[in-house]
Amino acid sequence: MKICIFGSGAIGGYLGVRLHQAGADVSLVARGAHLTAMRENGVKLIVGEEETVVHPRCTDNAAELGPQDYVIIGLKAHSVPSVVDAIQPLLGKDTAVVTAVNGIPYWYFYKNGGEFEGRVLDTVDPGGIQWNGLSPERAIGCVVYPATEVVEPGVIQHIYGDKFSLGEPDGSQSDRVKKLSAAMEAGGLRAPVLDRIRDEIWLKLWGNLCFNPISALTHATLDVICSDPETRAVAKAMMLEAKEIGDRLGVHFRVDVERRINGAGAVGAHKTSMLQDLERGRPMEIDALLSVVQEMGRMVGVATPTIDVVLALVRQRGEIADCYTRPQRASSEAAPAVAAQ
Ligand SMILES: NC(=O)C1=CN([C@@H]2O[C@H](COP(=O)(O)OP(=O)(O)OC[C@H]3O[C@@H](n4cnc5c(N)ncnc54)[C@H](OP(=O)(O)O)[C@@H]3O)[C@@H](O)[C@H]2O)C=CC1
Ligand SMILES: CC(C)(CO)C(=O)C(=O)O
Repeated sequence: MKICIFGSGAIGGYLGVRLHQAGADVSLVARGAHLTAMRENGVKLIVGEEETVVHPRCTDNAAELGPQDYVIIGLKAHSVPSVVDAIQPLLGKDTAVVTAVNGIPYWYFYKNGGEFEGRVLDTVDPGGIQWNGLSPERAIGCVVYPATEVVEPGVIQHIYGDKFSLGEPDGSQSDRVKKLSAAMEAGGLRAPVLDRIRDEIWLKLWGNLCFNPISALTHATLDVICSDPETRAVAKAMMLEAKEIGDRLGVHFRVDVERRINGAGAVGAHKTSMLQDLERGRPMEIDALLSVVQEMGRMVGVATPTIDVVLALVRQRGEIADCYTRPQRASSEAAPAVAAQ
């Protein structure tokens, strides 16, 4: 089984080590000092006291790898459009593209049915670059639960979790998704194949939507955001707006808001990825986690006053820190009327 992980940082590198250990023919696409270190010394994964070093193929040139059975995208959401051309040599007739990326993926409205079938989301896929270049037919959804970090070039520290939920956009138990799940499980991961992957995407997004920007604005860790009654109330208001949007799109939320917030608080004194990105001067994943929910709210006619306020603030925070560039708004589209809602 040939698997290329395009974007082999914290999550992609962790997946790469586990799939390599399972015997898959794994290639990692990376860049910079991290690539150099992985090429020279292998990829080191630290899990608790245990250190593993493996030596998969590592490159910054996907063209030298040829068509794959699976391309797993392990990039931050905002980086994906810029690599669509570079991914092309990896795509054969039957290559599946697995989106191991937080937030709403480009293929969301493929085989979802309903009035928005085939809709491209401007905030995550401006101009339909991913929809057209990767194509929704190839897509397998993936919800990433573990937390990992590149602690030095070539070295990935596992923090918690081992589950990567998988699912076809049409909910089928296809051979390709079952084979990928089996390979991941052979590597010691949990990889359930779900028939309603969008429900799981929303459950993860529910937390990222509010905790990530609140943490970027306040610099608080998850335990603090969830236990302070005022920030907890902001998070809850955002989540209830998102739930109404999800409900209208046919999403089933299997836990209630309080339980979801308590679950995040129990993670403890953890900095969200958006806060970590801000502190390190790296691009922030604002559009795939927040802007897209605002966009979907407008599609289904649900007002998002709290999301609008937090999005406006975190966008400005990101811009001032040089960690965010907002998507171009069509000149015909009015600015969000936050105060009027
Ligand atoms: N890390 C975590 O604990 C979790 C992450 N996620 C999600 O998983 C996704 C991946 O996150 P994460 O692994 O943390 O991100 P990382 O930044 O650690 O990994 C992405 C990697 O892709 C590399 N990259 C970017 N552009 C290119 C390119 N054009 N060519 C080659 N390599 C490239 C980056 O290099 P460079 O550093 O030079 O930009 C980086 O090494 C995100 O959506 C994130 O939200 C979800 C749950 C937990
Ligand atoms: C920590 C957590 C769970 C916050 O929602 C996360 O997924 C992130 O930091 O991106």
